[in-house]
Amino acid sequence: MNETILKADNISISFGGLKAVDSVSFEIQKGEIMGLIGPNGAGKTTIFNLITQFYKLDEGSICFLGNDLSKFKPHQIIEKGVARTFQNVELFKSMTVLENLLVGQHSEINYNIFQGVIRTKKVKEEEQIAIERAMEVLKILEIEDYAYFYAGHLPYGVQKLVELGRALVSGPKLIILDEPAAGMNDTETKEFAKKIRFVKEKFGLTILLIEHDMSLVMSICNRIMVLNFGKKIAEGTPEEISSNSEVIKAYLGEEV
Ligand SMILES: Nc1ncnc2c1ncn2[C@@H]1O[C@H](COP(=O)(O)OP(=O)(O)OP(=O)(O)O)[C@@H](O)[C@H]1O
Repeated sequence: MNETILKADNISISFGGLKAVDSVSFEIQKGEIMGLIGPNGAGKTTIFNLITQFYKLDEGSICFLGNDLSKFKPHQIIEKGVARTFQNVELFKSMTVLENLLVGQHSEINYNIFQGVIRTKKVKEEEQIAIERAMEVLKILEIEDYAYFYAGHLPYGVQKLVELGRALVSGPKLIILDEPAAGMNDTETKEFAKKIRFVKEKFGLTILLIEHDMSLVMSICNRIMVLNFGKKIAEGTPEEISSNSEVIKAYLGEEV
């Protein structure tokens, strides 16, 4: 049975005179991989920024597992169970891979500042658990050998996986990925697709994915939503979307 995990109802936002997202509604079902596609400037990343509250809605609502997300600040969204990666990798480049994942667990570690200063036994135990959890995620992503490497020194494809790992260690229910395969070659993209499917099952995740690589979108998404000029123009299975005339028209002149 379908269970709605996120529901966006008539959401809109404008920048100056430009309606970047225009009365868009959609639902994401628990356990699915939903693709969000559309030509450049269609409003995809803006939708991510609205979900994560980097931008505030002009109109409409976004409800995640019964929570009205507009009541929360961006740093609280991760505590509610929504984690994201960014279009351009945003890691702490002068920190190690492991340290980057420990930052990702910030919301999971429960101690106050005074305990932190005197480093009680409880603090040390919680830190140890956090390290073990981070190492487990690195192992699952098959990048544990890089744990003590500086993130900024790693190949781009590996950095993308580290960013995914950082999102995973926060224990999300919904993970939103902004162009995860950008900059990857064909082989890396295929490997990445396998990993996405694997971690989805392993962690019981739901995924919302922006991606320009159509072979990746078509191979891993259960459903796809298409935006053009801020409006939703189509939604359906990969087969339905690839034969939808309005979608083909929107992409004319663009590489599909
Ligand atoms: N903070 C902002 N201020 C002004 N305009 C913005 C802002 N954020 C987004 N926009 C505009 O909103 C529109 C949608 O942008 P958005 O980044 O969501 O598109 P996109 O579909 O993610 O595109 P791409 O595939 O190129 O990343 C664009 O015209 C963009 O310039």
